[in-house]
Amino acid sequence: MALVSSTPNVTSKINSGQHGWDLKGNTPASLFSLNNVSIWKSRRSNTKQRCLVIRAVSENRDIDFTDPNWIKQYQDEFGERFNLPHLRDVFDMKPIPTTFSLKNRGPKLVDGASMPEERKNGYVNEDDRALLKVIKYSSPTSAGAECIDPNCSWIEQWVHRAGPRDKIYFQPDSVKAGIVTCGGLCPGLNDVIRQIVVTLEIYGVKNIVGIPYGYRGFFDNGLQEMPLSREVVQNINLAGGSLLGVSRGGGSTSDIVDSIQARRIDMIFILGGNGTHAGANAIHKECRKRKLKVSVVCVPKTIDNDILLMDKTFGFDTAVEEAQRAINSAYIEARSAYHGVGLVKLMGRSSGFIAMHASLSSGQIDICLIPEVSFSLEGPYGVLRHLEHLIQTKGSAVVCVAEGAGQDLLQKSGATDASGNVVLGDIGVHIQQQIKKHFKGVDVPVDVKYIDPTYMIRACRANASDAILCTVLGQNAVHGAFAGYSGITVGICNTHYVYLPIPEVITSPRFVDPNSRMWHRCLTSTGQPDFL
Ligand SMILES: Nc1ncnc2c1ncn2[C@@H]1O[C@H](COP(=O)(O)OP(=O)(O)OP(=O)(O)O)[C@@H](O)[C@H]1O
Ligand SMILES: O=P(O)(O)OC[C@H]1O[C@](O)(CO)[C@@H](O)[C@@H]1O
Ligand SMILES: [Mg+2]
Repeated sequence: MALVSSTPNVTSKINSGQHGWDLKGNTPASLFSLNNVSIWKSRRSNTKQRCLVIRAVSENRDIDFTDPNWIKQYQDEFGERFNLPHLRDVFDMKPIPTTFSLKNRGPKLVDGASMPEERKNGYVNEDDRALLKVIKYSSPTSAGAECIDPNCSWIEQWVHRAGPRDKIYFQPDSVKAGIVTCGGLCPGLNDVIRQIVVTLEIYGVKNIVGIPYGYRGFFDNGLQEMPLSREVVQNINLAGGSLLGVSRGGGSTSDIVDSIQARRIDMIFILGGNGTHAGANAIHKECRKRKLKVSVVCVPKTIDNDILLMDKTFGFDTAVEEAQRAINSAYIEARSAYHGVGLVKLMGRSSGFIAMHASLSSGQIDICLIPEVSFSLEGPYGVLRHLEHLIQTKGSAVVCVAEGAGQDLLQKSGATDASGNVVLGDIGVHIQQQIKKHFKGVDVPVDVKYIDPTYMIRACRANASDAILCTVLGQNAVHGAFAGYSGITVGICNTHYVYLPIPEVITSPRFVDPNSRMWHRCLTSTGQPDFL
């Protein structure tokens, strides 16, 4: 009995570089292709709709849930998908004992000396795994349920545990390691750079360089690589931004790999979001094609928190914290004005995590609008009518809108940025204008204060919790490279640190699930109705 056999196939646009994920489909359901796995998932449903998520194992083969072995087969295929690409797959390589000492407070080991016995425990075994999902849903109607079969059977999905291995695949003193930061800024970039450098040095790497201004640094001959050491990076975490600089757009994979080859780089650490990861995977594949022993390891960087499977990405916490200042100001302005409306627009191109968490955190928001949940401004159930009600009953209101929300209400310019990301219309300005127009129309005075903190929430140093996350991710990136993996990224899943194959985390951006407990909690906090 096949369950999801008739679902049509729509190919994800992640690899096109256009980033044009179809958030605006009029139907409540959309389908992505996830390698050999199809996910049918409702993302545009409002809170009244139940959103059922069903997974089928193959585009070409449906799961026969009457087969007593289907769970085993599913798990085997899952294991295959999450298997980490390794240099061993293409090269005949023998590992050597690690040079990464777990207790290196004493004097450094002299060349040729073997590691004392007491320093050999505490490494992560190659076969260690962490569970990707930890909730057993009893029904597809449970909040946030992700079910594989109609009974929502419990199926263990294991991913690789991150950390230092006791065997390594590179001789540290002959390694040249490169670090590059791509895409937009994010709090914590310098913390990650610092940890990568420090950890590489502990392994014994002496040749570490920074590639300036993202992928551009590989092909723009006017840009020089930057030598890095513990001394150079010692205090860089005290400031925001990226020591190396960032950029969007440009460059062919072939040119970038030419540059990696010419520079004799053995390990490249690539910090960036979805687009950067797509580029890194292409670099990894090109290195394999050319038989280059290069380890390509990513660290996901996005304040938007829109990378699949991860609890959170570094910089997100800090961005949410910074957003509190804007929300608090909007609240104070709104409360102090006669019929005041505070309006805050926060980043979040495709996903509303920053707006949702900032709203939850502040407790001052009456209306939170995110890209994943459609809304009308006009009409009896529209945002404007609800604002009227808030002004009448409370005397003021505060609205938080994610930049990617309500794009269907705006004219599309068709423009894209250097990386191919769609340039969004300004929903904040639009809502501000519509509020003024609406209240003028009903002859009610209103005082709208619009705050757009944009870059202020990301151009700052990481807060304490992000700094810790950056530290662990940076260290794990280095452990992953020395362990011989390539084409991987690091992350945190269910509070455990893991390695994941790049394609599995970039099939689409991660979205706020309108049927998740978190979105429902946000609605409980704001008290807003459905705006449809
Ligand atoms: N599909 C792709 N294949 C190869 N390279 C890509 C692809 N998409 C983007 N890139 C490259 O990756 C770099 C960063 O991409 P982008 O500007 O989209 O930022 P990002 O990594 O998604 O981070 P952010 O979260 O800030 O948007 C750019 O230099 C871009 O050219
Ligand atoms: O103006 P820039 O540097 O292109 O960055 C803006 C984008 O960066 C992001 O924060 C992603 O990092 C988006 O939310 C936002 O649209
Ligand atoms: Mg992007």
